[in-house]
Amino acid sequence: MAAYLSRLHHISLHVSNVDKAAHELVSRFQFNVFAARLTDRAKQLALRRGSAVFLVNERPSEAPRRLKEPQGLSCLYAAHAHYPVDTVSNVCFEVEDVQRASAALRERGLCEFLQPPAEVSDDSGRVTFSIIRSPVGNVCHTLIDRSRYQGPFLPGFHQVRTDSETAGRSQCPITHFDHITYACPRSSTALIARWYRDCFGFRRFFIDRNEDVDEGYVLNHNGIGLRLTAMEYWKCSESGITLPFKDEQEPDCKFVIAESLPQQGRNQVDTFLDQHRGAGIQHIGLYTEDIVRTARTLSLSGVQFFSPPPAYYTEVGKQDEIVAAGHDPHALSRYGILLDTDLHTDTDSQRYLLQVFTKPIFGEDTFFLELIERRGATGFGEGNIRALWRSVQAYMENAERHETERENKQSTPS
Ligand SMILES: O=C(O)C(=O)Cc1ccc(O)cc1
Ligand SMILES: [Fe+2]
Repeated sequence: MAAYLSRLHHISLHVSNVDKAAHELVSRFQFNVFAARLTDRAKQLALRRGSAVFLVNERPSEAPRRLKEPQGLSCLYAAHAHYPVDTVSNVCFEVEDVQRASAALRERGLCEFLQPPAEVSDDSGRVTFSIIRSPVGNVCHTLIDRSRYQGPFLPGFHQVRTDSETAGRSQCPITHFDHITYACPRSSTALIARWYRDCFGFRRFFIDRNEDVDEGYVLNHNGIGLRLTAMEYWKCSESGITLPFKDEQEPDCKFVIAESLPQQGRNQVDTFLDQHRGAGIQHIGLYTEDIVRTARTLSLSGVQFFSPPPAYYTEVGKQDEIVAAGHDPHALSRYGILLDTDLHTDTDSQRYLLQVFTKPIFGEDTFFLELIERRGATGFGEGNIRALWRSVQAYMENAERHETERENKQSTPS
């Protein structure tokens, strides 16, 4: 490993309209704007819910005219990226020493730097940061050391006072980013997993106990063609001590690489790659302490969720499983929430996982969010992956059918 990551700091969105994207996150997803940076050339808003922080950046509608413009100045902490569609393209990590981490990455020739280590300061202190490109499409990583900074977010940003950070917490108990899922081209998983291992010491997280080390978790029948490979990073300090996971410590965020397999026809990963014009962040799992309540609150605010086929809730055994987990099948079916039970043979205890996907957030069928509540289960349940996949697939196929019909109508002379 070349660089030690202390924690995930924030995730950056690059969008054509910051106000629209921020409004969506505030009015629908109950995030609070807490810091802003508005200049002639940049518009950046930081939003928070629990420890989940999004930085929304206005992307330039065309490539910057002055090619020699210093990187990171117009769009601080996020490379001034010109990208054709709205996208989530930077996962920022805190490190203890940016110079040392960057030098180690550079020395090993592991990555391209979009921004070499730089320092930014204001009245509340200073930070150092650098930006590197990942092997996943347009995804970059900002490495930042904010240990000498006391302000609310980062230098250059002013605080925005909202009602209260805790307002609405009981109705929407989202606490942190649970996982980030990448949509990647075929046969790219091994290279990506190796890069994260060599750069940051990410370790493999096995989704299934029978999962093959090289193959990953493969679903390749009944219309599902998906290869999933999950990774997690270990909280390390530069002294080399790996901190064991403790309750009071923030849980870390897993990374999932999703690759489509050709045998089952076109699918949602292919759709993402087409509409996003390349690999990237397909979805982010937001952890909630109460998924039913959160889904109800978000739904009342206008968030739309994917639902599995209605038969899901009446399948033999599913109702009993839901009731045994202490949930009401009607409440789950109302918002399309899925439940997976994992019987733990060692302890004979049952562990649950509840998940639901939102519909795409931007104009294209690309990025979406997920709500996830874990009751003891730490992975991704097979039953849920299948049902989530199907719930998205039905929607995508419908959208593509409408698009073809529209095109056919337009090309048919009347
Ligand atoms: O189960 C999850 O939350 C995943 O993240 C797995 C997954 C990845 C990609 C898909 O298109 C559907 C499901
Ligand atoms: Fe997910």
